[in-house]
This record gives sequence, structure tokens and C-alpha cells, in this order.
Amino acid sequence: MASFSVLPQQPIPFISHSHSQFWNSGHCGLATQQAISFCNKRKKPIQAVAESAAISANGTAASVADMSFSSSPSLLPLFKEPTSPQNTPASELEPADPDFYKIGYVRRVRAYGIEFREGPDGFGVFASKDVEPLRRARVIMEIPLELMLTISQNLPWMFFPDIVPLGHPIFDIINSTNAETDWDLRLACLLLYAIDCKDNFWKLYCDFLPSADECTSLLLATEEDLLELQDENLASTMRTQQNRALEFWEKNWYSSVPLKIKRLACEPERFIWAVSMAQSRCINMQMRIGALVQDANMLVPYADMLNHSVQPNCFFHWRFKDRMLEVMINAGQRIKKGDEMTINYMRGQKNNFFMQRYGFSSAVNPWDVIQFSGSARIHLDSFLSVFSISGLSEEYYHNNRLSNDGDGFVDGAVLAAARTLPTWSDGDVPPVPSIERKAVKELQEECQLMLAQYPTTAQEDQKILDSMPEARRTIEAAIKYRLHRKLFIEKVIQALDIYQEQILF
Ligand SMILES: C[S@@+](CC[C@H](N)C(=O)[O-])C[C@H]1O[C@@H](n2cnc3c(N)ncnc32)[C@H](O)[C@@H]1O
Repeated sequence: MASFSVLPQQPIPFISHSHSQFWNSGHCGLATQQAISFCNKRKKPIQAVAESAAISANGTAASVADMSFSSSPSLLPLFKEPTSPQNTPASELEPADPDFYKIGYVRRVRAYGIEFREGPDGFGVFASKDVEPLRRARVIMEIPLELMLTISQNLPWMFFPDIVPLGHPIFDIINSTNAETDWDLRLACLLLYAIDCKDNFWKLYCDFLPSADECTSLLLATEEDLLELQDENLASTMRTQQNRALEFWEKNWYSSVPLKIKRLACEPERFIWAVSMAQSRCINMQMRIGALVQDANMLVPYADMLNHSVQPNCFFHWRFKDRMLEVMINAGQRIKKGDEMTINYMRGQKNNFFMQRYGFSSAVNPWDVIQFSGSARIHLDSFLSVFSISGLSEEYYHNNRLSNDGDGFVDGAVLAAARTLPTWSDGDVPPVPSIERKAVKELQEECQLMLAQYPTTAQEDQKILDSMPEARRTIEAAIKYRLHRKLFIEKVIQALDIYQEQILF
């Protein structure tokens, strides 16, 4: 086992620190580490907050480096998320416990102009002051390598910090994993070990991680929750993943296992919780050990509290010289006090991927897909023009300058429609309206058939969600997933209606 340094994944923009100030919470001035009690310090969001959030239901679309790196501000407009309460004013969300800041501050974590609050999507990071757009990206958080839990993706396993003593049986367990596929199991073992280590930072930080009840990961879902997905493929993938984690625990936590291993996860649920933490909070980076470059999986405290958006205002950057992860605001980004700071966990992924790994979905995911089976096609350029969509397929964006989309109809779902609808294009050959209308009708009928195959409608799903404000996180996430799917299909039908109306003129 050896220590290592980390290579940035992309060029390092110049960073100015002149504007920096320490945690904005005002709690951390001359903090010294004090005795901190070990209970879960997440506060449950008060019900009033959850309810008003559900009513406002007007947030931006949801997007950490695998949680991948994202460097530039998005050109997309703000997408409305029909069922997400992300627009609940930050002032109405529960502020994080002062100890949360303190345990990091005394270990060289710094944050500038932000605060952590707890809302319906768990912890999130919010701007504590307005930020004018700058030509350069600016730092809002600095987290030193010493606080991260890191393990190399390939043999020889390298951990940083080097907390696993030679000969400890947890090393043998980690060593028994498959280098290609088991990064989450290894990281889970390291997390459990760190939480059990005397004086380790993660022992304190763990109090602020979501408990099994608060976590949306489908690894923790019951069979009943999985059925609520109304997606047998996803349910079956999750059953396989649950069994994989369970079998790993059964193999390594057998009855005569040494106590120093046993106590890390006395019950399988504890191990599965740790795997869900690894999957939903891991950041991938490259590290350098001498001349050797290795990919690494990392748990980065504080940065792992950033929620996802497809229109993120922040990105990660590795500062090589002092081995700090920086969270930076995109160059040119205007931020208002109370805005949520977000990153894009992974570009180009469909909702079923986000559900599998993180336990959330979005009705306006620009990368969602519908598989059409008929032969109907519509004219690509005309469709793009009706909705003022510019750019190449991988880069589609709503071009506000060309648009008179006053009601904000064009959102991520319409961009997804432009990618997923079967289309044709043949040089300058113009579309024939009657043929386009026929194709629209066939595509809409196929969408209606897909909707009819679900046992519930979108409206019924919304009612079910509204009627169960105290629901477990996993069942809530499952119902939202199927609702998001239906809202997406409905939006495609509406977009086709608008297309056929406007193509005639
Ligand atoms: C890296 S953590 C982010 C911090 C997290 N909110 C917490 O409370 O610790 C990822 C988890 O946050 C939640 N999350 C992140 N982005 C989200 C989004 N756009 N919509 C809903 N939930 C989201 C999901 O539960 C996901 O598994």
C-alpha cells in the first residue's frame, strides 16, 4: 500500500482566491475540535417544508464526477421539473448542524459563499450570497486529499490516506474483489473500516450521511418498492445488484469472522447501506504514483453533498500542487443568493441509469429515450426548427434568440424527443405536410399504446405521491420514476401535436 498523488482530468483554469472567505455559516471562526456526539445529525425536513415544496413543484431539471467532470456553463434554458421541489426557497430549508462545518474546518476544508441545507432531496449546497458572472471559474470549496477515502481501481490496491494497517483482514477482503467490476464493494469496505477507526474523520462525517431510511438507493428497496417502478428490467437489475451485495457480505462476514471485521457490518443491511453510499457518492479521478497513472474511486466529504443537475452551475477541479479537490462555479455563471449549487453527475445517461446508481430520475432528462418500433419518421430539420433547437445531436440546446417559446414549452424532454424520435433528412428535400401528419399520427399512436400498458396514469401516480408524504424514500423514488417516464411520453405526444400544427405554415 502506498500513498499517491492525483492528476487532473482536464486543463487547470487559473483560479483567483482574492474573493475568498471562510465558511459562511459564521460558526467556524476559531473553532477547535470539540467533543461531538455520534448521533445522526441530519434533521428530518419539517413536514411543512416538504408539503410546500410539493406544491411549488417547479424546480430545475436534475445532474458528481462519475460523478463526471463538467467544465462549461450550459446553454440550455432552465428546465422545469414537474415533480421536483427543487425551487423551494433555500431559506425555508433546514440549515445543516454547526458541527457539520466544524469537523471539516478544523481539518483544512474551506468553503466560500455557500451553505449546506437539508431539503426534500436530502442535503444540498446553496449560495449564501449573490455571485456576479466572472470570466474565470471561481472556487467555492476546497477539500484536502487527507479527508477523502480513496482506492485505486486496479492492482496493486492503493489507499489514501493509508489507513489500513498491514495484515488487517479487511485488506484480504478488498483483495478478493474483481478489479474490473467491484469498485463499489471495495469502497464500501473502506468506508466501513474508516467509520470504525478511532479518530478517523469519517467517524464524525458519517453522522451526516443519509441513514438507510433516508437514502434513495434502490439497493435498499424492498420487493414492494421495486414493483412500484413499473419497469421489470430495472427491477430485475436491482434484484441482481442487491443479491451481489448480499452474497459478498455472506461470503466475508461468516459466523467465525474476526471481531474486527464482524463489527464493521454485523448485519447485511449495514453493508448494503455502505455499498449504496459508495455508488451514489463516489467520484472518479486519475492519480499518479511516480510514473504510474491509476484511476481511483474517491469519497470526497462535503463535495458529496452537491446534488445533480443537467444544467449544473459548478464543476470539480483537482489542484495538484496541494492535493485539494476544488468545487468551482462555472465561468460566466450568475448565481443568486439561495440558488442551489449543482454538478452534472454524468452526462448522456437515461433515467434508468440514474435510478440504478443514485435513486432519482427526472421528467426533463434530455438524454431519455423511447424505443419506437414502427416505420414512421418525421423530418428532422423541420422538427428542430419548430422548437428552435440548435447544435449537433450531442449538443442540442434551445436557442432562445430564435424562439418565441413564451410559455417555456421547450425543456429537456423536448430535446430528448428531438434525439429519440425517428426522423429523416435528405439534403434540401422539403417535408410534405400530409406525409408528416401521417407519421406524427403513427408515432403518437405508438406513444399512446406505451402509456396504455402501464397499470396507472401519470395523474394517478401524482395523486399517490401526494397522498403519501411520509413514504419511504425508495418507494417515493420508484413512483416518481414511473411518473417521469409517463410525463416524458406525454410531452413527446404534445411536441408532435405542436410540430404538425406548425409545419403547415
Ligand atoms: C452525492 S449525494 C448528494 C447529497 C445528498 N442529497 C445527501 O443528502 O447526502 C447523491 C444523492 O442525492 C440525491 N440527489 C442528488 N441529485 C438529485 C436530484 N437532482 N433529484 C433528486 N435527488 C437527488 C439522491 O438521493 C442521490 O442518491
